Amino acid sequence: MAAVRPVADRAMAHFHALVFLRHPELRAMFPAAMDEQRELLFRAFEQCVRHADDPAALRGYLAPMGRGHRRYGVLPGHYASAEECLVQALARFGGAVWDERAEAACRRLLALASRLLAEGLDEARSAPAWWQAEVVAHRQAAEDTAVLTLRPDQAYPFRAGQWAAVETPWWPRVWRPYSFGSAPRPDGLLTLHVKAVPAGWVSNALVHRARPGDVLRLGAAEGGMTVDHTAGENLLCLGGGAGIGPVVALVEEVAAHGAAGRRVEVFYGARRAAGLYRLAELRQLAERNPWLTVRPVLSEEDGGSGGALSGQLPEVVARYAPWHGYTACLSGPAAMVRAGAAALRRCGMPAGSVRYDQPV
Ligand SMILES: NC(=O)C1=CN([C@@H]2O[C@H](COP(=O)(O)OP(=O)(O)OC[C@H]3O[C@@H](n4cnc5c(N)ncnc54)[C@H](O)[C@@H]3O)[C@@H](O)[C@H]2O)C=CC1
Repeated sequence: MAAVRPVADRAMAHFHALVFLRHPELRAMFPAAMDEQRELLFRAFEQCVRHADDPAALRGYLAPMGRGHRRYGVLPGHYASAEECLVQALARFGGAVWDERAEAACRRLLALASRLLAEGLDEARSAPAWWQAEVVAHRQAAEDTAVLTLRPDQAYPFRAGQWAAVETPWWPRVWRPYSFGSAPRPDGLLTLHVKAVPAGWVSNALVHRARPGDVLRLGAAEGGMTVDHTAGENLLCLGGGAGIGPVVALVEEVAAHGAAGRRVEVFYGARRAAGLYRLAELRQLAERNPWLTVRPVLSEEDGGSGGALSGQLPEVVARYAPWHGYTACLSGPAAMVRAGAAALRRCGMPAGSVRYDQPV
């Protein structure tokens, strides 16, 4: 891997060139701009190498990826074609370390990876490859943040805390993950809370361009940050910025299902007070549900009269430790989730009690 890393972009470009030369029909599955695809592919290959001796971890990584390939129209046979092209691209850019042994090990790993991807693809066979979802409402909720209400064209199964890949009509075949901002509703409508990130094609289109009547595509719901209603464990939720969406969804689901003696503690972080745009909603939920406590946390502004705590979300949550008997759900910027998970581990929380999804 170390030999290829410095030339990874060229190696992956060579791989795509080989695939499209031999199978021109596959080009239509990919977006116009391929730079991100090259990075994603190499990162996936690195993960496979890292887990080469751990088939369970490899499966845990590749099966969801295979399920996700369904929305691109991938067929099981495509993996074998890709395998051969990847070996050839690595051989060309592997330098002096590429020899017969390296090639044999690489072929073994890729054959296993193909099998696990194909298993994931097969698991998703009975679900639609994607859903069409019409935007029925679009509202500006905070600076650069919009709430989109969507009506899927057929029943869309999901749980609070999950997310889905979304494609807009303006950027074909560019899919981005968004968490659902509410628990499943009786009317079947879905809500996404989207923050436009700098240079984010899809997020900017969803916030600034989408209007009622536009039709998006949704992949199947994914992610394991869901409530286990049979376990009755207490929940500690950390929601940072736009990451508060799945936390509100989880609270709504507990309220609808019944708390059954569990406590739910929400720490809602934003840089400034104006960013806490779902605080009123959460406080109303807390007024109606005595098992829920909501604590706003500001990192770049004094909490002052609004009653917010000051500091970075992870360090504030650590101040309230111990968290014995709690399962933590973390959602927000990747750096916050990483720091939050590390802080909770330092507080003595077992790794298995700390849940988060950082969709790739
Ligand atoms: N399931 C998930 O994990 C979801 C993640 N997101 C992600 O959440 C992010 C939200 O972005 P913004 O609203 O702009 O958030 P932001 O950058 O304004 O930060 C929100 C909160 O996270 C804290 N934070 C940021 N960086 C931190 C760090 N390095 N260490 C500790 N705390 C940190 C901030 O202090 C603030 O409290 C997006 O990147 C989005 O992709 C959004 C929805 C769901």
